Amino acid sequence: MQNPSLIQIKHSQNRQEYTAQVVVTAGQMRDIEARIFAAGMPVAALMEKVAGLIALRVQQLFPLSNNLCRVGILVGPGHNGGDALVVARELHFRGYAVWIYSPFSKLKELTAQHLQYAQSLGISCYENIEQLPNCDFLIDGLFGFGLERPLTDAIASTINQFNEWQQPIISIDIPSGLHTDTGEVLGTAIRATYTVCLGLWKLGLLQDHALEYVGKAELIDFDIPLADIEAVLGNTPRIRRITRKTALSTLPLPRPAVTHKYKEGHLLLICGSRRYAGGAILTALGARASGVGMLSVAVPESLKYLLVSHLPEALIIGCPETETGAILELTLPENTNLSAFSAIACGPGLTREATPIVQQVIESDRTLVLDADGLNILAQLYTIPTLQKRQAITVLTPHTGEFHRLFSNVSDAKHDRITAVREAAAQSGAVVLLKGARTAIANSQGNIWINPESTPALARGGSGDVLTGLLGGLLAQATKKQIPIEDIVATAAWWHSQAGILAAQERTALGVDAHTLTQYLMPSVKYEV
Ligand SMILES: NC(=O)C1=CN([C@@H]2O[C@H](COP(=O)(O)OP(=O)(O)OC[C@H]3O[C@@H](n4cnc5c(N)ncnc54)[C@H](OP(=O)(O)O)[C@@H]3O)[C@@H](O)[C@H]2O)[C@@H](O)CC1
Ligand SMILES: Nc1ncnc2c1ncn2[C@@H]1O[C@H](COP(=O)(O)OP(=O)(O)O)[C@@H](O)[C@H]1O
Ligand SMILES: [K+]
Repeated sequence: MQNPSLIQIKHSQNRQEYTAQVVVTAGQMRDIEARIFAAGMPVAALMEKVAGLIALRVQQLFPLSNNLCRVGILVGPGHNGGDALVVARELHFRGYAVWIYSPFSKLKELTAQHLQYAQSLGISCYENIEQLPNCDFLIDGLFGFGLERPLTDAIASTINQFNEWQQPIISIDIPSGLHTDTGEVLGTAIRATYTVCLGLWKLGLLQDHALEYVGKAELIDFDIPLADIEAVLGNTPRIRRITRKTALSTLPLPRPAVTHKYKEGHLLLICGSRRYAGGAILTALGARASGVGMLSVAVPESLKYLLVSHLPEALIIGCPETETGAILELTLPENTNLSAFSAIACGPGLTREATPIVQQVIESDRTLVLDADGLNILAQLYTIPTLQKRQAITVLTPHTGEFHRLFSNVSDAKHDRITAVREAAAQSGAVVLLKGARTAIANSQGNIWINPESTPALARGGSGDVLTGLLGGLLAQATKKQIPIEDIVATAAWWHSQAGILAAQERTALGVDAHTLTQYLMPSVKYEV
């Protein structure tokens, strides 16, 4: 029989991994919460449990022993405010000097009770921000996932004042003022130093425009029964965060002992022009780091020896070129057609002169990654009708500008990137990777991965080319495996970011040029697998 404690450990590890992946909207969280309450959990007991965990975490982040003992607690009218009041009470009993700022006259019943009890303990409570003394840090319990209307008037200007103060702020669940799903600022919002997200990750915390408000985000698990999560989200949640574990699980490792280079994937890259020679090198170096068995790179003839000098192991195909140095015609080695490759990645540095080449690869029956000029040309050819003719898998990797050119009729990605990428994938049938600080990937069935960790060090010319090569190489190695394509795309996005993070740690955010990035791809996973 298995040792019960081992089963427990396994269970808790699985739970941790599961909750690290799941992402919910406010509506889903409300439905999950309703099931817990309907099953008999008293609302007050859940608040007590959750806020107790928040109070413990606050004590770790701001220990009394560091003389960080003066805390201001910002209390809103709903249960986010109730959580904050329980934290206030706990910190008061632990020896912190606590001041409550509670500007609302109408509070939910449970919140009002906690306020009354806190006052009965002698904790000072103020309605005006000016009365609040200078604190070491603040806890923001103004609004959580119940906020739907924009903040205006007095509360909006108070939040602006808090933001001007220098104290660190811990936001409970979500920085007050952010929309729980879109991450948009509803009037104004708290700029948090830390956000302690409760129970399950809220979608808004993973939207690009929320990042400057969220600070360092972490999840506080309060034992929501998995059955309740699954009842609301289904067996496989539609929106998930990429984790180290999910990413590493799709890597083509271990490599079988008996294999040969063509069994480990043959990627064809089509990239570069006389004007953009570097893009071809970076794409190929990204592909090299994927471990792909064979790498062929089609470039204009005049770039051939430049590529050979950087990638002696690759087969460089020099193609006839236009007067301005773009690929004129794809000349594959004798007896080879596009179907000979496991996958094709096309676009970086091509220029728009290469339209016939892009048309040719779209017509092929191979898994195809389109990036950069490959995407601009696709947009000119009309994205949806052109892709509808494809039988094979297509992966598009636009940044926001390319995305708008490709999908001018879908929702605005600036407003809600997740909805936009989901619509784009549904309309086009492609797997779409929308680049950004929090890159999002969708397939046509509405499954979404979000890359939750990255670095602005990657906001630099050429880093997208590296991703294209890496992704192409991983796809080429996965053709015979039963891994969903979007999972491999997610792995590429995660790996690319992890390399950026490692490089930035060692070299600062200024030291991560795209060539350096390619050299950090291997070290960023080598101790993991
Ligand atoms: N789910 C869980 O499992 C758990 C949830 N928990 C906690 O509950 C939180 C959700 O609580 P919640 O539903 O009470 O909503 P919350 O975010 O506090 O605010 C809504 C209040 O704001 C008001 N209001 C709205 N807009 C406004 C405006 N512009 N200006 C002024 N007022 C405005 C609105 O008033 P009304 O719309 O009625 O006028 C309402 O009173 C959640 O984030 C977490 O912290 C934990 O305790 C336990 C586990
Ligand atoms: N602020 C940021 N934080 C994290 N990653 C970023 C940020 N800005 C850009 N990136 C990443 O850098 C890459 C840039 O790609 P792209 O815009 O195509 O650049 P290029 O065409 O110059 O190669 C993408 O993978 C994107 O997700
Ligand atoms: K909050």
